[in-house]
Amino acid sequence: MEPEIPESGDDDYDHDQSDPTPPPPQYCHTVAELEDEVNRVMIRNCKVDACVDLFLSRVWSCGDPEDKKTYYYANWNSDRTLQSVPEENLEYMTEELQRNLRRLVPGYLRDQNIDILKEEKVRKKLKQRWSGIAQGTHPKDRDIVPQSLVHTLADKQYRERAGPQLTSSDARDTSIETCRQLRRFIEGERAVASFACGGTIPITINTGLETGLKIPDSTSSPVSIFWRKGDESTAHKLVLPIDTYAPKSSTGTLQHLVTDCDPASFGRGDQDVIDPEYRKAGKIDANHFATSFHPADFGILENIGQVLLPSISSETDNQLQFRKIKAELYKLNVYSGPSGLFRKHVDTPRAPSQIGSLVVCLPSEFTGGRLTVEHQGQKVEFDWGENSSTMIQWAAFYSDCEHEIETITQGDRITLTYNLYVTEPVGGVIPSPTSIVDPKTLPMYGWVKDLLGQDDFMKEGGVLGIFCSHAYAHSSKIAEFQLPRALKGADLVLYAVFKSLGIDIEVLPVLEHAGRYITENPDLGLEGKSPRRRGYMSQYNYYEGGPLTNYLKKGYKPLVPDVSELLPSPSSTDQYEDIDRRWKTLMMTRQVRGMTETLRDAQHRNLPTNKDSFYYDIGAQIGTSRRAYEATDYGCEADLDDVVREVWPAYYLPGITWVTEPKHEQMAFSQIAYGNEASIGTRYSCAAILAVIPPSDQRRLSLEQVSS
Ligand SMILES: O=C(O)CCC(=O)C(=O)O
Ligand SMILES: [Fe+2]
Repeated sequence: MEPEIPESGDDDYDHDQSDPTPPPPQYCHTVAELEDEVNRVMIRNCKVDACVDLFLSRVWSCGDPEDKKTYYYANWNSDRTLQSVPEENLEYMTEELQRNLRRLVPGYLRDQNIDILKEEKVRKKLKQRWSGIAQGTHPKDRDIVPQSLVHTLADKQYRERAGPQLTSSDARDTSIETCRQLRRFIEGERAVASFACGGTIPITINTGLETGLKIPDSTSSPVSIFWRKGDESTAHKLVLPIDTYAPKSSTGTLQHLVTDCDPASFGRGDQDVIDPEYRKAGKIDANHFATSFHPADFGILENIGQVLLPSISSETDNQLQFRKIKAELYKLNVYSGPSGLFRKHVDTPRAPSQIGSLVVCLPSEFTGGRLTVEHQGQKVEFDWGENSSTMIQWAAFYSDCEHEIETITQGDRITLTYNLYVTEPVGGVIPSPTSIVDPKTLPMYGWVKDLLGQDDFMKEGGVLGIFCSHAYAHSSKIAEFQLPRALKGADLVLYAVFKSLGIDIEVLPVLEHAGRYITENPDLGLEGKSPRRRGYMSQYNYYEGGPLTNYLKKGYKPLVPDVSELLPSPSSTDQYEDIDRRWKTLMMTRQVRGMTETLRDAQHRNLPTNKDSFYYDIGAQIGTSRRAYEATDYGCEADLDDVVREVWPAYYLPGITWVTEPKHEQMAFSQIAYGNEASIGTRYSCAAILAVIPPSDQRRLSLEQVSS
């Protein structure tokens, strides 16, 4: 028999030592087994804890209010603490506990007839869970995190833990592409999210006395126009909308205005030309007319400023407070049926500080005449025909947007056009973001609506996380009031659009941990870290030899994972009573220490791992409210991680789909420690917009309601 000759491939391997791939180590368990075991233990523990928590919350509510204030009461002592519960209540509560445990964790209790409160493992649990219950009764502040957000993420995580991931890679690719596009809209050079906006102001006929005080208002009285033709010395007056009983407001007066107009020209090259094929309209120049309408009366200019200004200038300019938009009346135009129109064009800027145009359509009946505005492939339409006789309707857009007016088929479309400039700051009030601007007029509206209508986008529901693009005082005393009112640019647009589509949305602070806010995501190009601290932070703090490695490498059982739980205690017993929600929430907000690191380590050693394991997501710490910065000396020598629970109540929330990078961090809190060496440690936070996307079948219903 001939000796075997190694094949050339083996030969090559011997010589090529440049990238040696060591064989994976032989462990007692596979990584998949580790994940399964951790999931099994977590599910079981959380179910037990949810049952015990409900029992304890009932014990707490039976307690004497005076006792509860004392330190000793916060320390569990089975005999003493349970004495405060009336006997018949205790009997009912114990039965309930037993019933819940038997239902959720079959096999946990041994015998039917045993007094479960005497069982050692139950006693241990009661003691362990008591301090959390006692803490929850003095919550630091209002919890504004929508429960829908917590539930959506908890359900999502449960699905991922309970079964292998069902998401096909196709579905994942489309959602990555969607998130990339969303990121481009928000962060693109001159954000596509905010190139145009618009709104409506209904006309009310005031019969009572006018007050002198004009605060930004959302309705208008009829609008007067005064004009003169050529050198005439007297002015004519028209009141809109038409009311046939009022002489200044008749069809005849309207016709007079139309015939007094000159043909409107437009810029072609450096010439002003009149070409009815391209623009068929009448005009009156600003020095020949006056009107009772002024956009400043309605807060329109502030709103335009909030949407359009932020993305046209640098962040430093954006931090200038009270920067304002000034509107200069430019023309009155009339486009009349059956053939008035203005084809696609870009307006000629009148000064370097001009940033855009405002068109105000006065109440006068017409059909057709839709205005479309385009910018980087995105299109917004303003179709004013339908409400033309009862409303003032307006649109504002950047100077460099292409726009056109389709043919007016009937009636007269009478508009005032204004040039918009940025001016020096003077100060003023900021109306709330969605009161004047109509979200339907925002460029993102159609895109987001289509997205929510797609079945394969977040099919089972999820949460979109978008760090705010602009800086706000989110950790100051005014934060609670200021946000979302003071949102600007893309932030305002996203907030307004999602909200108007019936989506639960909130602006909340996200806490960093060693400079990291969220898991990095190379697919989206997200680093997830603070720009301030890039470079000197380590991602790994994993203890070789912990319960996870001992299970994986040495096969030690039972596996008792080391967990930390970041979940503010419920403010009412109801939330404890919904046990099935409660245990899933407990599970989500519990972090298994060292799990991410163990998986990364295994991956590094070429052991087979599930690349999509949700354990790679390090989650985010979301504050329960927008609270002011505070320095504390809680616990004197306490570690920063340990004081979070006390000074900065938060949720640990994995599974959020983050779309943008953390920005504009501010100090969240500081802990002054007086040890041998006095020190001060500070944790930072960034503001983020969190949108709860319901599962696609539920979305369809709410979208239908919005459209009708
Ligand atoms: O009336 C409009 O909707 C737009 C008018 C316009 O584009 C212009 O005057 O340049
Ligand atoms: Fe124009």
